[in-house]
Amino acid sequence: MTRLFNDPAAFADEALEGFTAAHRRWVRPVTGGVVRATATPAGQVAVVIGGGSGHYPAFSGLVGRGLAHGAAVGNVFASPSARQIHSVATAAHGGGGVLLMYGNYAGDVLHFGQAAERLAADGIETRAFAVADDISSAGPDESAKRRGIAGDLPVFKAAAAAAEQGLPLEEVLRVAERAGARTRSFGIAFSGCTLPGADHPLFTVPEARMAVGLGIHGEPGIGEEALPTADEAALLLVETLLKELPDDVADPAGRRAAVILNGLGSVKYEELFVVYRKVAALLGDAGVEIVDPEVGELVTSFDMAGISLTLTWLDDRLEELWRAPADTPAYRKGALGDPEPHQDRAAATAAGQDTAAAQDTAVSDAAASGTTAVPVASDASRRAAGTVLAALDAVARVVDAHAGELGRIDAVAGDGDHGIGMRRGSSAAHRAAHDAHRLGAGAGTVLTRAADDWADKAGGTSGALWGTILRSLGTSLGDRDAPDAARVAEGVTEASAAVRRLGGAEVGDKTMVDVLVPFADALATATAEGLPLAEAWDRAATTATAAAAGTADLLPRRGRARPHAEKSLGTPDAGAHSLALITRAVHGALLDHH
Ligand SMILES: Nc1ncnc2c1ncn2[C@@H]1O[C@H](COP(=O)(O)OP(=O)(O)O)[C@@H](O)[C@H]1O
Ligand SMILES: O=C(COP(=O)(O)O)[C@@H](O)CO
Repeated sequence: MTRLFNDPAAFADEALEGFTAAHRRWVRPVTGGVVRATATPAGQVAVVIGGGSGHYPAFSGLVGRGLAHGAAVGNVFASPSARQIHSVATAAHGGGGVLLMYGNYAGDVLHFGQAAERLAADGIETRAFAVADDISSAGPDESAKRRGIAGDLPVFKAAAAAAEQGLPLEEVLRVAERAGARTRSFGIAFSGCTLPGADHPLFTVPEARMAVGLGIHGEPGIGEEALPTADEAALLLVETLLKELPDDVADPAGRRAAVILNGLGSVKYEELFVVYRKVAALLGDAGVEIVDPEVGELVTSFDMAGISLTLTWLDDRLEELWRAPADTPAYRKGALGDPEPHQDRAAATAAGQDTAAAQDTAVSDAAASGTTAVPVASDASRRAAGTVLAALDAVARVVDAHAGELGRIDAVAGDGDHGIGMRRGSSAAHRAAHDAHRLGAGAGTVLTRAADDWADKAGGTSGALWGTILRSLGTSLGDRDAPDAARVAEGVTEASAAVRRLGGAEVGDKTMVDVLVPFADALATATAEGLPLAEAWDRAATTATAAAAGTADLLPRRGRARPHAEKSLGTPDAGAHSLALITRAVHGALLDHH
């Protein structure tokens, strides 16, 4: 149970505020997250990590010398937005390029990917690497689909230590790849976490049972077994990982490994030590030499009761990097020597960065308060912008009314945050649209401003996808002509194509694409028949509602729900359902505006 919070929607921001207040020796706040209190040494690759809140010390607690140069901090269980990541990476950049590192989750992959493109467009050489260590989330033949759990730490650390040694970006990336390929994790859970403001956990495990194969977002396990003793738990974790050796480790005997026994949030350190005692013995029996083990909370999931074991199979180079010193709020090791090797330059750069951060904040504040000038628009487009605003108001209202239901659907096989994310995104989009409309924006600009704020404030998979939908529509409608029904249908078709390009999902994968594609097709057909927009939209919204219901019969092939495919049978996809609700609500707004 998360007991101490104010407004649940402000939890992640308030936690970050307190964290930075408590750790000024290591970090300073910038828009979107934190960077080291000391400047990145000139020419050094900046390792910028990030992910959702609720996993402390991942990710902000791992910022400091010897580890990350910055962390982008998203909302509870939602990836940070591309704008946040871009801002943190810009502040952390020391002239040597940026390596973005994160867990392999759909939302993170989308937002970090977009941030990488924006950084590259700014002339900052950028690479991205997703950690995928959780062997329970996909089989060895699909290892690229695995999600990142406590293996984040050794992989981040290897890359960051290589950066600290002054290696160039491509080589730091290669180190990350090698550490990633040699890191495996597996976990068990006894109860799910309860998000701030929620009154029940994301999943429960029956008394005297345990879930096998945990996730760090309250995803239920992939199997269930009788509650083990500590020694039996250790045996299960060790045996499972020893069956999953990397390709170039034929036999564990004589090998050296970094070992992490991670607590997910509410398992006592003493319990962890009891388990670790047996883990160490079993690895010893198998001939594995343990190097600098860590026993404690390194990647958590609020108050989840669970543990995971991570092994990184070391070679000489990886061992040197694993043993290298680090000094961060939550992870310290060895001695770093002179704490401020570039004190004067660092101070000057930090001051410059503070100014940049202040300007950055001012720009986003200006955008947020609606004072940024809008491009010139025709009268017809400005009138259409009124309809767009009414539609976005209807979207925010319907999402707000159904947020609880969307969260419950998402919790069946996902992380339960779909309602929260959609609410944050749609309300921010409506505010941005309102401000742009007040300044006389055309329909296209109202939509693109709404798109940016949806993606920025929601983060997560749906934030990136809804940002893309609104941006595509905005680009299609533009600020010049009055958008007729055919133009709107074209915009929706373009949005559907853009979502498939970005997320890679196709019809049948059990995602919002299962609704977006038939909706776009039905709208195109109805407008081609000459129906006016509201009537055409009505027909397409009916198609969308049926398509969303139909996703209940599908097995997920993408995203968070995929490892829990069977559990999700009989429940529609959360993103498909929210899209159908939205299309119906927009129809109401179209009717009112005609
Ligand atoms: N690759 C993808 N392409 C299109 N839609 C996707 C994809 N992956 C997930 N989704 C949609 O996103 C929804 C989840 O959104 P959200 O709650 O933001 O996810 P998360 O918490 O996993 O980031 C899913 O229900 C699904 O409809
Ligand atoms: O908390 C996380 C959420 O990922 P999404 O895909 O946005 O749900 C993740 O950032 C942890 O690494």
